[in-house]
Amino acid sequence: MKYSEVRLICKGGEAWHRDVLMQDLAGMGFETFESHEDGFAAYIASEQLDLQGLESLLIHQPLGFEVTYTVREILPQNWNAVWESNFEPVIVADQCYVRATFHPSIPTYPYEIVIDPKMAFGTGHHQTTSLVMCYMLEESFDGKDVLDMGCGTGILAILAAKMGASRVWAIDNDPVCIDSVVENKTLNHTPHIVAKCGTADLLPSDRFDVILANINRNVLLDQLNRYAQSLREGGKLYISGFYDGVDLETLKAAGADYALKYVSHRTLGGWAAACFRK
Ligand SMILES: C[S@@+](CC[C@H](N)C(=O)[O-])C[C@H]1O[C@@H](n2cnc3c(N)ncnc32)[C@H](O)[C@@H]1O
Repeated sequence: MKYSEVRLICKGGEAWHRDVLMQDLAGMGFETFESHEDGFAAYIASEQLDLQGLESLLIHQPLGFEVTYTVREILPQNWNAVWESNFEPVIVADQCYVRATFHPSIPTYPYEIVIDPKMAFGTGHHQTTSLVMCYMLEESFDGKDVLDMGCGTGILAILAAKMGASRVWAIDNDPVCIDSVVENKTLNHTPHIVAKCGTADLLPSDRFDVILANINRNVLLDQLNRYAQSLREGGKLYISGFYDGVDLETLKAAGADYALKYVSHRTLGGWAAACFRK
């Protein structure tokens, strides 16, 4: 999948003006943001980029807050080069060590995950991945049926499998991610992960004990009812990929519409993850 980078230069305004703008951009499908001194960069799948919508959003910024932007398409191979030169191992909650194939193993951590992300998302570096992993590390997965929706590299599915889940499905609508999961499940000796390319339409009629979905606010809002149908009574749903504040409140309200009881949330760097129980 091709991605576009929109580089926004912000002049004037308060810090929270940028936060609100990021939230609005997330609502338009932007998935990742990178802060810079003079503004920020926002990343979106090129096919979702709506330049007219972006123009109209930027024109309607508060008085005194000026935003200009440039757009460039990121060539898929650049992700690889950037990752290979920058990827440092990550330790999540002092329990899970995530490394690349070229890093040495550290067997003292209870869980070690080896990731070769290629062009897929999910190295443990992003706040949303790490928030869900922190939740998972407090959960028992022994013998459970688990779904990882929007699996990217499969990092969450692999952690569930390593923590004892007996049936693990990993679904992503990007075929590049599915190739990555297939490679990563071999690297991690978790062959029972079933990787499927598609959306919530692929969900089977039998249900899961735990559903993990780190995607984005709009997709989550769209798919929450499908997750509710696919969860067993008492099962847990962990979601992330959205912001603390309005996004979280919107998702809590939407969950209640489908009998998903809000349990808790946690935040990191403005991002949020939430847990619901059916
Ligand atoms: C933020 S990444 C999360 C990757 C990984 N699960 C993690 O936690 O790091 C979101 C993933 O969801 C996938 N995705 C986006 N929309 C989707 C949809 N409608 N159905 C399934 N997957 C989707 C994207 O391709 C991307 O790989």
